[in-house]
Amino acid sequence: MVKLGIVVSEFNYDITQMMLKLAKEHAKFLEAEVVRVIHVPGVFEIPLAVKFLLENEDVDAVVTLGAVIEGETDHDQVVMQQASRKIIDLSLEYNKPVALGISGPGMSRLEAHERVKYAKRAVEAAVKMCKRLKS
Ligand SMILES: Nc1c(NC[C@H](O)[C@H](O)[C@H](O)CO)[nH]c(=O)[nH]c1=O
Ligand SMILES: CC(=O)[C@@H](O)COP(=O)(O)O
Repeated sequence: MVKLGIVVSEFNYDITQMMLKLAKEHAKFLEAEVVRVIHVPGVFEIPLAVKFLLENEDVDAVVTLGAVIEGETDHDQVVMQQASRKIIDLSLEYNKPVALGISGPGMSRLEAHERVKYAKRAVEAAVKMCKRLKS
């Protein structure tokens, strides 16, 4: 059974909690086990929590969940680009899948609601990668 860790941003809580619910439901459907969920203040804090989970031998893969919504500046681009790059770096460093379930940047709140399904896609990717890399 694939054992998943989930890191979820609390920023835009109304959206990210729906993402977490969908992620847990899809993990159950795929017969994967969610062994740990870590809540972080925002997407920018996700990489450190991902590293913490990847160091856990009981975690086969990590799913990241969040929504980066545009503001008046390009700050959303900074948050997303830096976090997503470190997520990839950590996956390669620990040789474990880390799936991107973070929507945005450059996104409105309505568009964020329309992309809650990114959570399902991320769980699917994490489980597929675990099975294919093991085989
Ligand atoms: N604007 C969004 C943020 N910003 C907060 C940062 O992620 C971080 O928590 C803060 O800068 C403190 O270090 N986070 C999101 O998850 N989504 C956003 O739209
Ligand atoms: C992406 C964010 O952190 C967002 O809250 C930034 O808003 P702003 O660009 O108006 O400072």
